[in-house]
Amino acid sequence: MLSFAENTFSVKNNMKSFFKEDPSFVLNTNCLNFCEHQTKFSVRNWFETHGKKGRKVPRGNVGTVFSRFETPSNVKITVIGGGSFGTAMSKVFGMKGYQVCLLVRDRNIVDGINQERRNPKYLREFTLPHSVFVSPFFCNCSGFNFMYSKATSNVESALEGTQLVVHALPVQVSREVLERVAPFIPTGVPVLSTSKGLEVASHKFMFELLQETVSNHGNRRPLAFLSGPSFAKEIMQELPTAVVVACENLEIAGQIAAMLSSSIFKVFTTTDFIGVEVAGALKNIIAIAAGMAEGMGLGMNAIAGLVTRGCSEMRRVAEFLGGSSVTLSGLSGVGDTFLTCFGPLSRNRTVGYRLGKGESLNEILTTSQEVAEGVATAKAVVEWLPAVLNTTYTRALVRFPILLSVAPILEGKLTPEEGMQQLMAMPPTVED
Ligand SMILES: NC(=O)C1=CN([C@@H]2O[C@H](COP(=O)(O)OP(=O)(O)OC[C@H]3O[C@@H](n4cnc5c(N)ncnc54)[C@H](O)[C@@H]3O)[C@@H](O)[C@H]2O)C=CC1
Ligand SMILES: O=C(CO)COP(=O)(O)O
Repeated sequence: MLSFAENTFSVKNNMKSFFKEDPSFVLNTNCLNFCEHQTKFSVRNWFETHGKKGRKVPRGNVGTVFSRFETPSNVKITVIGGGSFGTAMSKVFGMKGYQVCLLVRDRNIVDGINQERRNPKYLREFTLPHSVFVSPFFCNCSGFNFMYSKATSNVESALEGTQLVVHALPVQVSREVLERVAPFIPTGVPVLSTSKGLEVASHKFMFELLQETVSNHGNRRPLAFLSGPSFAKEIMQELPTAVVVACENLEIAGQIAAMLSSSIFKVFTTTDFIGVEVAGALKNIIAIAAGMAEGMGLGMNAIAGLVTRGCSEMRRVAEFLGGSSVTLSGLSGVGDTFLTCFGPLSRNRTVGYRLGKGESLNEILTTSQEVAEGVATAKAVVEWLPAVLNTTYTRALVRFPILLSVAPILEGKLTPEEGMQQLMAMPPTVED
């Protein structure tokens, strides 16, 4: 099976005479050239290349290379992560008819999906389309185990010929796994991340982490980021969902959007991956705070005020890093924040709610099997934000009281009540 770039290249050559004058054909060339043109991006050097005031969104064609030249059943997609969201993403692509290879570490999940078309551990009440499989025919992943990988060849075959890699693992385990799989991802194949948070050890966002693992040095590839209000369970229920895909190259974002889009899954695009990534990570902290306020019975006035001010803090961080306020008012910003702060399915909100009811973090974590990314991200943010602002925690707290108050509560240094009192005691300021 050919890689994304090879496929595009061969299709391009075959169709050359037919599409010479077709403007959308430019997209193929853009794809091929993307890796060469992709700049090295990181929060640290962002100001040098783009300045502090955000960035222009180039207006380009939104491409449909896959749907135009390929039938979905000929396109292989590899989804890394057999938790709730990996399962949901497999369903979205599988329903479109793509060949989806789900890479998971748990043997029971492999067997469950192969035998019953269900993930026995996550969202087990839902079946997966037949095009989602772990099969010796297409990819022999069944012996694959991330932790005790005896058979690297299974990773190799799972990624062989893949044309899109979707990453759906908790942020804190992502580096280890991505480093492991990176050598097997075909050249030029895009990686789409769905994970939301900051890595505690490095204080880095997923776009930096991906760049360091799967798109480093002479091995550049398009990196894209999916975010927005999208509970895995509601996707599995086939309820209407709208998300955004961010990629520095808008054409590639458009191609991925076209691959995902269906009558129940609406996908918008943007080049502002910084805004999308910052919002996706920070809204989880705000959701913990909102859940806490609810658990404490503080009333809707308090919760609405908290969420609104949380959005303002989130937007200021994003703008500081070069993201756009437009993104922050979009699906990945307020959209996902509303869902996570008010939606009963949110794991982050639930952690906050239980804290607000008086449980300890330890009790909460030992009794939940799914990841609440805000817990780790809150910790990373109290270390990272004052440092990046070149100030002390106490000074930064005045500007970002919500984002910086959650970690001390999670660590038991403040009670939820003391955290709330601290917020209310902040000096009055201009709203924005
Ligand atoms: N569940 C949801 O509704 C949504 C989740 N996300 C994001 O997707 C990411 C993944 O979340 P979920 O799938 O919900 O988490 P989850 O808790 O449902 O599943 C996590 C999966 O990661 C696997 N895993 C953990 N450590 C691993 C390791 N070292 N090696 C290999 N696999 C490992 C677990 O076995 C499990 O299958 C998170 O960043 C989350 O914020 C994004 C949108 C919605
Ligand atoms: O990000 C999400 C929905 O968009 C999921 O939020 P939780 O991780 O809080 O459940």
